[in-house]
Amino acid sequence: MFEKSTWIRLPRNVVVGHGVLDQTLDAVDELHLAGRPLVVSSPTPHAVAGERVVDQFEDAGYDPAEVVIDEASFDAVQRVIAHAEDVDAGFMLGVGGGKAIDITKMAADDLGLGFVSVPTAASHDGIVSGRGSVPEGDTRHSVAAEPPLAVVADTEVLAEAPWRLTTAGCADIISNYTAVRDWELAHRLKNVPYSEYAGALSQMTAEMLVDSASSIKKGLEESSWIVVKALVSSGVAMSIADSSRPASGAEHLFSHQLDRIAPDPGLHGHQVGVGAIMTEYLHSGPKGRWRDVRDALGAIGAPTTADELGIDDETVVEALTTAHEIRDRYTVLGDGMSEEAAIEAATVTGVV
Ligand SMILES: NC(=O)C1=CN([C@@H]2O[C@H](COP(=O)(O)OP(=O)(O)OC[C@H]3O[C@@H](n4cnc5c(N)ncnc54)[C@H](OP(=O)(O)O)[C@@H]3O)[C@@H](O)[C@H]2O)C=CC1
Ligand SMILES: O=C(CO)COP(=O)(O)O
Ligand SMILES: [Zn+2]
Repeated sequence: MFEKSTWIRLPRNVVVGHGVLDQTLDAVDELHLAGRPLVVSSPTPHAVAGERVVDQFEDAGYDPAEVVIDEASFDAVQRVIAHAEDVDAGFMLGVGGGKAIDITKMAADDLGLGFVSVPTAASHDGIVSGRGSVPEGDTRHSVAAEPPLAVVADTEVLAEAPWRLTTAGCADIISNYTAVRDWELAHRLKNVPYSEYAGALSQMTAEMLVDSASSIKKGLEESSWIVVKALVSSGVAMSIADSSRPASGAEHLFSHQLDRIAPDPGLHGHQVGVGAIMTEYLHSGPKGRWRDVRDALGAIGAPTTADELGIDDETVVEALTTAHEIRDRYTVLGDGMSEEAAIEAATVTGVV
């Protein structure tokens, strides 16, 4: 008897466009959620958009509560859970970058509350995913979390955010190329479950973004539109896979390790982009497609070298040789790179 089953949890409303932040209330009303909204954000997103969202709910007689977090950590999740219980929240809105959205979806999952994602930056593909990514000591957890019931992505807000946040989002998408390669490798070598649909969607998303690279320009609101659609699509791939595998391979392990060891870590997307240049080299060799990855990143103005990331050469090599320890996820890094091989990969690709 055929006994397999699968649950794919996707948002019901994805609202993208100029000024749609002011439709957050409508997007929520349409979901028939009950009770008091809790708006979770971090400092800048709170000022940029969080207060406007709170005002909308206040004007509609909802009695909204709000909380501002400043880090992505399990402690922050616990603080938000405690606050939500104190104010007797009925549902939650995460307003911000990856940090605020991850914390909100994890707290909502714990409390069994509905969650609405309101990105203020097109900087990461966790906008739609049902995954949370949080460091703890020497490891980085990718945990199941509440996927959003709705996403409200205002391209006016996204376009006004610093441009580097948008290039970080592009790089997070471009890194899907190597993430899918790692996933396929793990499937072949370790029998890790693989979804053809999620793999194909993730790869197609990266290809479409690269094909649109010439339309992604600073000062053009249309760029935010292109990037946010790609971020949504990549998040959907993660939801189909019920794993971050379609969008997170060795290049993400490299970035998570940089977050631990670099004195001043860069943006998530920028780090995974530089990681992807080197892991593409590891997959396909000196004549392989690592130049295409580098050129695609360069075309949208994302960093392609350690210097541009603001880290020194030794840190790159240390992150490469220890990245496999971040979590139990088989990738092209295998059971770890030797220092010589890491120096070679970083040098040939021009990262150092
Ligand atoms: N769950 C998932 O599937 C995924 C999760 N992630 C996670 O997301 C995080 C990375 O996301 P990222 O957005 O780069 O990180 P942050 O949320 O830290 O945002 C980056 C910076 O941008 C600022 N910011 C956000 N919006 C605006 C705006 N409109 N104007 C000005 N500044 C703004 C933030 O301000 P402030 O400092 O005030 O917050 C912060 O300084 C990582 O923790 C990563 O692991 C990434 C991809 C997928
Ligand atoms: O950043 C992600 C996808 O872009 C997912 O994060 P993890 O590497 O923590 O699973
Ligand atoms: Zn990522």
